[in-house]
Amino acid sequence: MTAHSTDLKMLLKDPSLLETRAFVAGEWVDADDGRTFEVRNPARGDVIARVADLSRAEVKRAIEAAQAAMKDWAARTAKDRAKVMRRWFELMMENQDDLGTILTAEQGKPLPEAKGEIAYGASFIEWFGEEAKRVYGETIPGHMADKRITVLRQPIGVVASITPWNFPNAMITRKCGPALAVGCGFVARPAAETPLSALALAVLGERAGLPKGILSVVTSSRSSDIGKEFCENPLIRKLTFTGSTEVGRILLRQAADQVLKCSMELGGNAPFIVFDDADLDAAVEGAMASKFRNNGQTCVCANRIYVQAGVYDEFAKRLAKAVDKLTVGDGLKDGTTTGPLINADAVEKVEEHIADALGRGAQVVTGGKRHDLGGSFFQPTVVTNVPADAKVSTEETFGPLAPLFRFETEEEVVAKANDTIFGLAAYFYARDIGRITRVQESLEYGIVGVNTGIISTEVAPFGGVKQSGLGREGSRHGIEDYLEMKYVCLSV
Ligand SMILES: NC(=O)C1=CN([C@@H]2O[C@H](COP(=O)(O)OP(=O)(O)OC[C@H]3O[C@@H](n4cnc5c(N)ncnc54)[C@H](OP(=O)(O)O)[C@@H]3O)[C@@H](O)[C@H]2O)C=CC1
Ligand SMILES: O=C(O)[C@H](O)CS(=O)(=O)O
Repeated sequence: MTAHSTDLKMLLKDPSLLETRAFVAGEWVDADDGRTFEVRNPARGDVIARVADLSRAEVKRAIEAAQAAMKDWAARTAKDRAKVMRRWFELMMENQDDLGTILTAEQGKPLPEAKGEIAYGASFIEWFGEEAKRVYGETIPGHMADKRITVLRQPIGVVASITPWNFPNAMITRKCGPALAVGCGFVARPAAETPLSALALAVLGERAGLPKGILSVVTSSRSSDIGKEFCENPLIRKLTFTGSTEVGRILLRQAADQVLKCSMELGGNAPFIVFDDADLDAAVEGAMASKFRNNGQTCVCANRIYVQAGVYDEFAKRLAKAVDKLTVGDGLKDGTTTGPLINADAVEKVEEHIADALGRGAQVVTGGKRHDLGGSFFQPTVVTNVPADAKVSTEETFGPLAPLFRFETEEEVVAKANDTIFGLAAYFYARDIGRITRVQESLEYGIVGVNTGIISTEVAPFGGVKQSGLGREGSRHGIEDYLEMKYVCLSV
């Protein structure tokens, strides 16, 4: 199967899930001025849809509608909101195949991986529908005989969301799940590269019973304009962003004017450390999962692979052998394990990092070039003997490049792993319990995978330290960002 502009609908069991209008205030609308922007299939480069290109005026209407809808939605019981969230979860899973096909068509990841993202995305809707029923307040022993102290937990208000193209479903549900479950209004602006998954999510949310106006999906090619509306509109109480640290800084600066509450899931530079006491086959498996998931386009991908000298050559040989088994191709084609990169810029970033490493003395073990398929396809690549001053040491590649660095001691590698402005995810493989305890405590990261390369789940707090972000998503902690605490002092 391939997704050309005329046949994507033909690939769907329910073609009505392929929506190209924006979802504003409970209505499916074109842009006021009729403008649209193109969505392209990264595997072929052809246009698969033309989507409503909204301006700030339409976004303003969406925000006002969310504010109006919140009154009744927040007044409903958590149990009642949970029923709607549960139905939404069920509809996502019932339509997993179609949602996966739409996601692969616009983002490129292999269909099995896209369907996996749908299940991952749906898990946040399920999880937070349940968590909302456990948002407890508290009473505090009064400080004076005639005072009674209570603490209420209430929805923070209208939430604005800006999300990236690499997980077009799950990055939205990881935010709208908790926000809607506790009673907030939600206005989502998906990446221009991948709006179709967000619109399909809204189709199912409407069918599940979300009240008119409580959720809007404002599609636009003008990300900066929409971001400014989110930061400047006084009805917005919370901005939640997932994307690069560079854009996160821009939004934080803009949000400062209104002292707008922000949560930021930003860039990463994950170290992946293999100690000489590691199970090497397990370490290779973990490195493959962490590095090549979504073709290396995740913020938690292994970005630097440190291997202790005693096992360096053997690990490099086994990793290259595993990489050579990857099958690059169209994500909708059976057997594809590795799709295209999102666009030409992404290809150039990978090439830049490879050229820089080779220029500093590294060697290519496998891959290293654009794929014969052309376009934004790239050969999964392993390079060895990468020096510490290579660009890939400090910059996130966001592509299928596995750079191997050699190290001698535990102290040396922990210092190198921590020597970055980022602090999202880190991984290491070892079996000595003393080493595992020391290293997991010493790594300056929000997430540490020990003898595993995959850490993503709705039940755990996902987020980074340093310049990888602010706040946590998922787990019981992930609901806090969408609640305000109110202290009530009653004089009796
Ligand atoms: N910590 C985490 O969980 C994650 C972090 N990331 C990080 O994001 C990067 C890759 O994603 P990528 O999409 O390229 O990141 P970007 O930061 O470029 O874009 C993220 C989103 O922000 C929008 N955007 C860009 N500029 C502005 C602006 N000035 N104002 C408002 N919105 C804006 C983009 O819209 P448009 O694309 O339409 O311009 C997109 O929707 C990597 O650095 C990766 O590590 C990605 C996913 C998860
Ligand atoms: O966009 C990303 O990189 C995701 O946050 C990674 S994960 O949550 O799918 O692991």
